[in-house]
Amino acid sequence: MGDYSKLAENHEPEIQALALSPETQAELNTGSDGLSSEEVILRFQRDGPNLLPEKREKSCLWYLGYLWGPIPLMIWAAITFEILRDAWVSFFVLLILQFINGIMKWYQDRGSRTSIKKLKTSLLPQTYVKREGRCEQVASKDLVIGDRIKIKIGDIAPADLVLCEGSCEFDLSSISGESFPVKKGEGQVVYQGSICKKGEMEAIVLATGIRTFLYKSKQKFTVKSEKTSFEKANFWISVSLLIVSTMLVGVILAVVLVRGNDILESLSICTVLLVASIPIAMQLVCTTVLAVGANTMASKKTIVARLNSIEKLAGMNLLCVKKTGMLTRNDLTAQQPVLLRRYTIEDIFLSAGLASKRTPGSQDPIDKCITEYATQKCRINFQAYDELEFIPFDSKKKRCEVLVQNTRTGDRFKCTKGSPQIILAMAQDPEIENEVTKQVEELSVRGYRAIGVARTNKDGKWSMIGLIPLYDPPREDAKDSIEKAFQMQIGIKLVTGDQMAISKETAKLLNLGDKIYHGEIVCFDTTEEQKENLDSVLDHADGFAEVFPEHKYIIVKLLQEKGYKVGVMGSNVNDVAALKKADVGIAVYGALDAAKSASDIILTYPGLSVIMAAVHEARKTFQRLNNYYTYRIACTLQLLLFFATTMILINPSKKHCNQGDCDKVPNTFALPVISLVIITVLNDGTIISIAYDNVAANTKPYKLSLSMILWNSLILGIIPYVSSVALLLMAIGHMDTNHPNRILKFFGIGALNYGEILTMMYLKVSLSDYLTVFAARTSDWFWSSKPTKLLMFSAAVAILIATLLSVYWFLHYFEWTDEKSDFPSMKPIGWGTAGFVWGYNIVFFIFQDLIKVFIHKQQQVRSQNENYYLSSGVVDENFLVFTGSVQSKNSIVTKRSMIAANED
Ligand SMILES: Nc1ncnc2c1ncn2[C@@H]1O[C@H](COP(=O)(O)OP(=O)(O)OP(=O)(O)O)[C@@H](O)[C@H]1O
Repeated sequence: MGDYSKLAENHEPEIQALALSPETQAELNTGSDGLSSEEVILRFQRDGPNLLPEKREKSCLWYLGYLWGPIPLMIWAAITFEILRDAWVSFFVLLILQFINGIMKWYQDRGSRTSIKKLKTSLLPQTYVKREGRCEQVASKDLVIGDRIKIKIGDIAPADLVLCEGSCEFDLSSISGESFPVKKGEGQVVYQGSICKKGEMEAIVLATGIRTFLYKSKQKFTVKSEKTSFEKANFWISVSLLIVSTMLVGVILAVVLVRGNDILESLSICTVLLVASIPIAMQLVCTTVLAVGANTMASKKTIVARLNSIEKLAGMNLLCVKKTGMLTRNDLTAQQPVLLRRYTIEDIFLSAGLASKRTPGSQDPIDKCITEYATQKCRINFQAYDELEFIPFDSKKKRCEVLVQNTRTGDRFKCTKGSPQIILAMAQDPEIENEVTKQVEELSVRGYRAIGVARTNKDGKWSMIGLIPLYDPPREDAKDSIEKAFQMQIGIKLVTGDQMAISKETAKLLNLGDKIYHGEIVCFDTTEEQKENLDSVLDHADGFAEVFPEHKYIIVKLLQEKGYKVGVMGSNVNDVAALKKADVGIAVYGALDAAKSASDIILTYPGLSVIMAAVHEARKTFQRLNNYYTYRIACTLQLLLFFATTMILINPSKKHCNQGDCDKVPNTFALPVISLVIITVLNDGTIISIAYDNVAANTKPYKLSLSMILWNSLILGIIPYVSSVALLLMAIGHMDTNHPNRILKFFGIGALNYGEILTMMYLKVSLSDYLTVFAARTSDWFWSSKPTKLLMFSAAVAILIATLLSVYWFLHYFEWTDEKSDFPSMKPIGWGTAGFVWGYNIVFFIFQDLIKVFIHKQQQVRSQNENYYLSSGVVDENFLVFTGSVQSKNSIVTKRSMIAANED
């Protein structure tokens, strides 16, 4: 294939510079009908799909990777300690823990990889290709060298291309860094990834997949990669817990060793304690939670371009909505036109039809309804005109234009159709200004948007023919969705390129408010006073109409400066800047590839309800993450604090004992390694099921508060910790049959030997660990939201196994090394004591939930004053007039529309 190093050197992408082999050159000589099916198959078989290869791991090695890393290494260390001290039961359980952990990580990782792959697949672009004379849409990955494709405004070059006849402007910023669009024409090369900013033409595929310049020069598309607050939180939580755990465990180890305990056993228990406390799987669990959320959103017609976009969506508190397709159906019907001077209905539909795309598939809804009306109702024959040059619709000009020649008379003239204020400005005819302005207003009151139509006369001067009213009914879901957005504390501002009058009518109709301003108001910010006014307009406005792409960008920027988290909807190449600038760029249904690639969220269905459903799901996803953080930190806290307190401060040998294994009562209270390992194994299942849990979405935009998470975790962790220490103290006192603990005696618990105390504490710690998940998953009472079956099941399994183990503790039958150990082994406690531990746990669980609800209510009262959507300020009418943003009563023409009208 081509020698790209030459291209990179001289930066002059001429095809000659490629030094193509004669065979490749021959393959590029595709005729006007495109390749034949046989050729396509042959070339595809030879070159493979037009994709950049992905790194593939060997599955066996891949799994082994899960048994490696900081935590697996710690487990391997603990396993080694257990071998050295002949503790074979703990050894086997640790080994099982290692493999279960590995399998779970693999399973989670596979799940999130599959979801990400699915997302990527759903984002694969499509291209119009000509094969055997037929134009068809194919996945860009199926393109082969020599394919004749169509490239138009908003498309991203799907492969390296040689351009055919005509010219287009391309944005090469992702390839060469050039910031201004570059005009390219016949015979020139355009690399994969370049964005077509203007025009439409055919091109031949020059290189695909690994043969493209993009791949060879090892460049990648630039992706927004700033860290989200959750990624930062992940990092800080992990690091903080790591530091706290390591320090506490270090202190514990030192104290235990100073007291003369067995080194290996102490090392082993401290290592396992560290394994249980550090949330190394945090990143993985978060990815799984996000991937599950992304999958659910995809099933609800919203594709998330990057997983971290979910966080942005959950935190969005202001949404700039488009009118067409979001608030209205974009299902247009043309109506009886308004004619100026002596023009006829045929004149207006002939010019409008000529200035429209007429090939089915390439038309937008405006072109479609106008050509249908022209051919079906006015019987216009477009064959009588040759199209010499067509300039497609462009939001910067807000119109399209055509140069045609009458095949019979040879007369040449231009036709244009577009926004009425632009067409009126082009006509430069003061006599019709009042009339057109009045008609546009009247049509909008009746619910019609107007399209202006003009043609050139013999002198080449533009003459406005009239207005075509288009009926675009509001979407059924629009009103409810707006209402829902307000309930979800998301401010809605209409930001539309459409005409002011109809935008106002639509906004009013949908209860969006009637304070709609011209987009150009935002370009006016010189003096402090004017800035203040502008500030007020921004808060107070229900929308902006007649906006041009640059206005969209400035509106987003100014709103962000005021502290809003702004979502912006876009569909075409001119929206790219605003989409990239927004906190959440949303490509609407049918958006062009350029807009999609600049967005965080891609809608695959029209209407506002889709995005509202996506926000709802995004907030649920973040509630899950919040719950996970809270639960995970609470678990670490209760375990660490319990072990630190009991191992450092409690000396059971000082208590009087006359029951059972008194000679073995140690000077340090520590749960055996095996019990800690079992707690950790069983906890894994509960943790993973949080990713799939049922949660209630927040009624407010999500705002990550680490302090709130830590505070909640502290409450949830401290109560089980205190209750565990209290139970331990009661149990140790109960070793003395002469002076048993009064509370335990009251509940009919007989004197306990030390092995039974260990088991009792194992059950206590396990149960409060597993029960805490039910308190952590809601901010209201634990019964206020039903957990998923998966969560119930995993928690039930963990609880049941812990209970059965405690009642029967059959593992001690295998503990043949019991005699060697300094620490006595656990003993079965029977149903009576287990029942008491259960009751004790339930009482404290309810207490834990009560305190949690109380604290949440306090937090709610405090945050009630936080207003996410401000609506204040008074706008000075003089300011509006002064800035030229209030048009004169007699004309819809504004300063910006004059500029657009005179643009080439
Ligand atoms: N194919 C077309 N031919 C002529 N005029 C068009 C065409 N498409 C759109 N327009 C005009 O441009 C205006 C919309 O401009 P633009 O597409 O830039 O706005 P937008 O922000 O995408 O608008 P919306 O909020 O309605 O989606 C329409 O009101 C219409 O007057």
